[in-house]
Amino acid sequence: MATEMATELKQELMRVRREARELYSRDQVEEAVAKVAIKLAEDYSERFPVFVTIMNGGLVFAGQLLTRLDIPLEVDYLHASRYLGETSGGDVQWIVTPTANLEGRDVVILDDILDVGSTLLSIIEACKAQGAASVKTCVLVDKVHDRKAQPGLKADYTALEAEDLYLFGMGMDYKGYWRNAPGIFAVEEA
Ligand SMILES: O=P(O)(O)OC[C@H]1O[C@H](OP(=O)(O)OP(=O)(O)O)[C@H](O)[C@@H]1O
Ligand SMILES: Nc1nc2[nH]cnc2c(=O)[nH]1
Repeated sequence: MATEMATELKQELMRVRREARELYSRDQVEEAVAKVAIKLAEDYSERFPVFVTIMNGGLVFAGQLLTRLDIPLEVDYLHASRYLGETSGGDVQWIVTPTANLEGRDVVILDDILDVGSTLLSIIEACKAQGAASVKTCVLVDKVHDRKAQPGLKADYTALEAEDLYLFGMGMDYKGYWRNAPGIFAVEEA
């Protein structure tokens, strides 16, 4: 039974990748990330910020963005998830908290996607509770729809916008896979 399910998942994963619609190529993503990096470098050049990446999704974005920022900054991460490998979300679960002391720090949160926004709101609140001097958010992609956790919710820095479809690639997963896909892809419904 277990083998049968694994085969089904393998087939699904291959089908999803094959049928997916590419919204942004890797080159287009890199170009957009470079633009955000210019703004961040201007805003944080003399603030010695700490950039906190939300794992797992923020990993690829952070890797692309951070080396474009030639300013003195610290890097940290936290692991929070509310989708846990599923394609619809629940409550935000904290798995790993940041190790840096955020008190008095200028914090920039990096994540792959702002969808409903519950994840970012919960993390902003936690960083403020730790005494951060400022907390700003930076996302690779903002999904455009009217189901935001707060009306008009936006990240402070957004590289790209996407339509209201389930996305994967550039750090975003499909059932735990395809974070490595080279671009931003939308799942086509079977
Ligand atoms: O705006 P929201 O609706 O809250 O969704 C956005 C969050 O969902 C994804 O994380 P997920 O919980 O899937 O964990 P992951 O980072 O391990 O993929 C993504 O990385 C964001 O953190
Ligand atoms: N991979 C992925 N994670 C998400 N978390 C919230 N929305 C999405 C999405 O469209 N794709």
